[in-house]
Amino acid sequence: MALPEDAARSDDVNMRPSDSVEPVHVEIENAAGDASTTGAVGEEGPEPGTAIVGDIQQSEVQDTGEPVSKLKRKNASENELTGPSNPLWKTSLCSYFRRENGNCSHGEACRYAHGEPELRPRPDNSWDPTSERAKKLQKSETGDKIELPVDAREDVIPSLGIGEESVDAALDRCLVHLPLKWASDNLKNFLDTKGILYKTSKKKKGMTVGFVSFETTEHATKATEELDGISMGNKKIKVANVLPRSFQKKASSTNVANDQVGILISERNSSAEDHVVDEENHVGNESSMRTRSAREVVTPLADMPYSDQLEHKKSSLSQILKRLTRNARKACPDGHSLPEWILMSREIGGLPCKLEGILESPVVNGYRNKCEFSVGYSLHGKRTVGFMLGNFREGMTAIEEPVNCPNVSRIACEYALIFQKFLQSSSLPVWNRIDNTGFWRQLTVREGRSSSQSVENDIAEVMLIAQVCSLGFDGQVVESEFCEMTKSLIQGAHACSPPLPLTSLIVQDHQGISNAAPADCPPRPLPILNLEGDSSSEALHAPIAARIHDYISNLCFSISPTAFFQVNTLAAEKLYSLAGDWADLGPDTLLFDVCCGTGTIGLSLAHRVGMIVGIEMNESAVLDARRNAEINGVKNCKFISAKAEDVMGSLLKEYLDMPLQEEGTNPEELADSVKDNGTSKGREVPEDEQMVGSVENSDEKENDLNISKHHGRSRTSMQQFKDVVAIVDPPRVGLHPTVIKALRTHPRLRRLVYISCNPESLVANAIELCTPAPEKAEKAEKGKNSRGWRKMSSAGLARHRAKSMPISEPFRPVKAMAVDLFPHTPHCEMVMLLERCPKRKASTNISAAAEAFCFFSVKKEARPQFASAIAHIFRGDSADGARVPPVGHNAS
Ligand SMILES: C[S@@+](CC[C@H](N)C(=O)[O-])C[C@H]1O[C@@H](n2cnc3c(N)ncnc32)[C@H](O)[C@@H]1O
Repeated sequence: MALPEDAARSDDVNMRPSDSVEPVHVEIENAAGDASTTGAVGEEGPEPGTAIVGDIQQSEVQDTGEPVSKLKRKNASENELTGPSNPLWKTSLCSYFRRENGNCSHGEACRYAHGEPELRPRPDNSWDPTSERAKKLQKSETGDKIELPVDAREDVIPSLGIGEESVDAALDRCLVHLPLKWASDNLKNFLDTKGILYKTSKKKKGMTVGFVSFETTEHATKATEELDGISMGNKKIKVANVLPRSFQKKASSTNVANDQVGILISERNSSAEDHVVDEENHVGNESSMRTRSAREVVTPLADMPYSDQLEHKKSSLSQILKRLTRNARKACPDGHSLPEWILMSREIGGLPCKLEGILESPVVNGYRNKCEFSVGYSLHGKRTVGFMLGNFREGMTAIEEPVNCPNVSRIACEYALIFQKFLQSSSLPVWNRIDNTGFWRQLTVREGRSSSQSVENDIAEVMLIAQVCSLGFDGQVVESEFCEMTKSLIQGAHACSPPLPLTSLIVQDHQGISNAAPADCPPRPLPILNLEGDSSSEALHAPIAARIHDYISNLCFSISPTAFFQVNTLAAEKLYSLAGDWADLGPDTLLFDVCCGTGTIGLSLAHRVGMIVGIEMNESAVLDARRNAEINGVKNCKFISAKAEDVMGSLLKEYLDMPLQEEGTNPEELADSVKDNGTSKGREVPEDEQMVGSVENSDEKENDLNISKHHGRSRTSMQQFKDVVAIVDPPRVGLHPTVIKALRTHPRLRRLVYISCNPESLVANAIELCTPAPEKAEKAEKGKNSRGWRKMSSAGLARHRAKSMPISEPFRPVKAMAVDLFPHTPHCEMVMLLERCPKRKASTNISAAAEAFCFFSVKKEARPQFASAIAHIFRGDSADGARVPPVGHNAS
């Protein structure tokens, strides 16, 4: 779920409804971690953080070294200061109040709720997980009934016969607790081996629910008896009835289209009595499982004042950052003294470094320059373009229009509505996420500004990307639909006041099942009519360059359809400038821009460094980066098209380990001399792809070229690159372990600026970068316990990996700062400066010397222990981490 890059990508957003990272309530019942775990909510998805609640609380004590009671008092009084304006005010239950039978010394000033009645919902509309409300909600979510998406109707429709008079939900069953990895075939095989007589069966990978329909009630009843309670792994299969929802019943009786049907699943058996109960529960259940609006799902903080949103994010981030300290402390090898930054963390509340604050977004509303809208059905069965209302894995695929989402721009909103209107009359079906069938999948709206001086709503270019799946559809019908779509979009854009720009229209034929099309899924530009709305074929003109343009730090960036570009351009400018300042650049700096996208960071800092080496795996983004260098006259750069994990080590070696060059050697030649593993994968840019977009004649462009002329700096020699810095800006999952290892173990890389859209992965990567290496690296155990690893938190995995880090100086976190690129959502960018700890360098040398000494004088088995002991004596600390006077010290 991408990232915040994709925070307005409805599928992603909806895959993570609990995305909001709640601050950990620092109430600790006991050190064993069986506390009232109020508020420790991490991120779902690749790095679940929820599982380590107890761990968090336990470590909290270790981090600060303060007694729990003192810690609680301190935090409570901090909270008191903020009072009811604190967005988290009374959103967690007070464990003092609960445990001491209503006695909490903070009285009404306590930031925590004294009992359920006082409890407020959290900013993301969730409740304190220990509260009765949350438990009830959870029960209703996993309990009696599960509301299924409108799209799921297509799974059961063949059996329900909806649209005809023959709706008979009694002939349908849903099976719960099936293995996630099962597809329909596995379910069919299973039913066959059990000798079940059925009509149809459906199961989608990734869901635990499957559907079966039967010819007769006897078959259905018999199957229920046979299957209900069968063990499946450590769970038992439950067989549930499928009940029509109230509006569905109406739909079936009036013989309306299939589109207008949703279903409810009850885990009860279908006696007449139960049906009555189900109907009652249905009402209660629907109200307790209130469907969230698109605004609540996509922009859960929208109803909070912006200043409170910033406070909320800052406090969430500081809680996540503390995990770095805790985990690095845990991962610190036995007998190794704790690094200074961990010892110092006590003075800053357990943070690994100072969190310097949060920079606000210059634009708070309608800031997104890219929105990805899902196509599907609304709760009322209407074809809709917008955002999904819930979690696909929980079965929610209903879509709502984006009209109330404040992060979406006016233009994007208008286009979603225009496209929706077109779809309502299209003869081709919309995409069904349950069985992965249909034609229309998604609409992406990308916007470009006309100059660096443009204000946020001064949009000059709009690129529309309609994602479809043409598999199994007649080519002629498809082409004629594209033609109709083009006309509708152009006429719709023209009818708006003021008319909307439309500079490129693209279709992307994505036949895979994942939401995100692979980067190489070919975009096909369609001819565009002129905006006068003339739909005659003469008015069609050839597709213009399928790209948009935007400006960062006075540089023009040309962006191809699938290339990443930060969605909030003005805030991104702040982010890059902060990263550049912290990187402490100079003419002697060689800057590695890792995961460089279209070259934004490197190119905007090029005038401050000797040379830039950018690494990026999306080939069209690399082509963009090279083109952008050309447009802006930046010469001191090289962009490598490859996965960073494939080339980072060799690039560092080739740039930094090569013998110093003669003064006056051209860095570009040096760059060319680097055997670019990437170029074997990447390719040179063909002439036609190098064509610069329509900015050629603009005055701003002229200015930009003048401004950037000095980027073609005089040539410096490799010898001058005394300073080597990396700025990494990876996707949500963070850096690949191989990249971390390469950066960590290259001694000439002294400074690293980590930009992250996911603080969880930043913390995980920083654990590996900053934890002292063991005297002897453990060998990674391949394959062993891989099941256990899958369940590990990202921080746990990072601790594990840190054990096999070769001896190398660790980095130390120096400072961190958040930059809010995503107002109204829980997401935020974070910048952290990491530097080598000079002391550790000496210490590593001592360790190496001690090892060498032992090699000659001590038996093999005893060497590690001896080496460690000797190193400790020389370093002036004891094996248990306490400082001891160094050998030769006067006091000794
Ligand atoms: C968060 S974006 C940052 C892009 C760029 N720094 C910017 O700000 O515009 C992450 C980029 O990393 C790229 N990427 C993802 N995995 C990668 C990998 N393994 N190696 C190199 N680049 C990768 C993506 O294609 C994307 O362009």
